[in-house]
Amino acid sequence: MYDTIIVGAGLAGLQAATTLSAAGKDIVVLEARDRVGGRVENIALKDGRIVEMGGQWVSPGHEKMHALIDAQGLQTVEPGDGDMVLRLGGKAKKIHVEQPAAQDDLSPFEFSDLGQALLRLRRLARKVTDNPTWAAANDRWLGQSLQQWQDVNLRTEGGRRYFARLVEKALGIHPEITTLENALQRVSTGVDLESYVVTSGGVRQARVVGGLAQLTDEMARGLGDRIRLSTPVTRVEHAEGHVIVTCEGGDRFEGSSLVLTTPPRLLKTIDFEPDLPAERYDMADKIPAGNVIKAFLVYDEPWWRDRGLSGQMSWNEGAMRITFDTSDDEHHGILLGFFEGGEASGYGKLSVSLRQRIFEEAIERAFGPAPRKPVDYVDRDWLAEKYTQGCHAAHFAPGLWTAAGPVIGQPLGSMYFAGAEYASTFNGYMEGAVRSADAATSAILDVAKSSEH
Ligand SMILES: Cc1cc2nc3c(=O)[nH]c(=O)nc-3n(C[C@H](O)[C@H](O)[C@H](O)COP(=O)(O)OP(=O)(O)OC[C@H]3O[C@@H](n4cnc5c(N)ncnc54)[C@H](O)[C@@H]3O)c2cc1C
Repeated sequence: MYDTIIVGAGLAGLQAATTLSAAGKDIVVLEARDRVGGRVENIALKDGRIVEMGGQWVSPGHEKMHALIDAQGLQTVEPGDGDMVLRLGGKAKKIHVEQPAAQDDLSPFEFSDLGQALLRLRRLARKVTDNPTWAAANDRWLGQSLQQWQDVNLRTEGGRRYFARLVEKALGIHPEITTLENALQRVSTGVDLESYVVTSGGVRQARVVGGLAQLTDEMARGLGDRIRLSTPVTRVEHAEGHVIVTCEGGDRFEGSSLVLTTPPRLLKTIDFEPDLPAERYDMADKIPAGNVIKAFLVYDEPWWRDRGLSGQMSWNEGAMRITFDTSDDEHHGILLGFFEGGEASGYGKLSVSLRQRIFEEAIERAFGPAPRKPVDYVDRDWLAEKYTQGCHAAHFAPGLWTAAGPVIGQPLGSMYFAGAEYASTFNGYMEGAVRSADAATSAILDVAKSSEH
């Protein structure tokens, strides 16, 4: 009998397993896929170069992720300079993106202006989640663009400039393109804009050279044969201090406790005995997965850089609305783009070559004609992935996180829940996955310690 059985070898499962086994606990990790990492995945292009199909950007406030990356000695890179192309209502314009944007760029007055605005935004986010009736009564006002709110609420030019950069980095979208309501929802489900400011080094996001899956691979190596791949869990029988887990094919594992790290929407794919309380399924249903196809278009050079462009665009229409330059050197030009939202489910039904064509056309509209044809294209439709069923992460309807958060994350007897969607901070992000795993393991270790006394 194991001390703890962990279901899922994504970041949350690997972190939980590493902590518990370092504490001397006998554990096993059951993973449905034939690889570890879950929503963190490297794949090789035709020429052997690596691109990241899942989680990739680590932000300044993501302290636990930075610590894990540093502990493995992995190197990070930050986005380059250049103009970003913004398109609104059919009109394109260029915005100069300067990196880095350190807080010392701001005068004390501008800095306090920014601080006040962030405080106001956080208070509003709390109001919207705590008071859905107020939110419903003010839905028109909440529907204004974040830019409009920013222009009214920040008095200084520096404060506004910095606020726009923060939003771009933290939410991945320009304030002109998103609504105040959307921004408040993201803030209330864990995006911590303040931490981007307090961390010296400005608002830069980083990615790991060679891909973040090196981290999950390394964590898995440390766990060795405690991880069982291609072992989907189908049934969990649970009682106080005793769980029995059955997998496809009939293998059974017994343990004193269980950490379940599958995304909440996959709860219904497991047969629980006794069944989970109805509100858990209710909540999981009310938290639909996001819907994103992540795509990479590869050229033999980053030609947009010669035009002073950063490779980043933000569009408020069409299939491909956000792109970034993720080229590692001057010999290859790699553009990352997302097919997002309602459209993504439609594009998932198209052929890969048609999706490539749509990506190419969007790029040409934004950056002008490419000098040569792309040399490679890959994409991943996360909605079609049996053991994920959507991404980046779940979307909470206004008010739902306040109600759902405390419910869905609560342990049920000896069964603990961890993963990006269970995190109270950085919900939906890799940092949230790691933090929620730490919360689950410290609860398990506390119980173990108190039963020793
Ligand atoms: C396209 C995309 C881009 C993203 N970009 C970013 C980013 O830039 N920055 C960021 O911070 N986050 C990003 N994210 C989110 C981030 O990847 C996730 O929040 C994080 O990786 C989730 O980790 P997790 O361990 O909670 O869940 P998962 O990684 O989903 O792990 C759950 C594991 O459970 C396994 N599993 C499922 N069902 C079963 C079963 N029945 N039996 C056994 N195992 C099972 C799955 O195979 C999986 O390995 C992105 C996600 C996607 C998809």
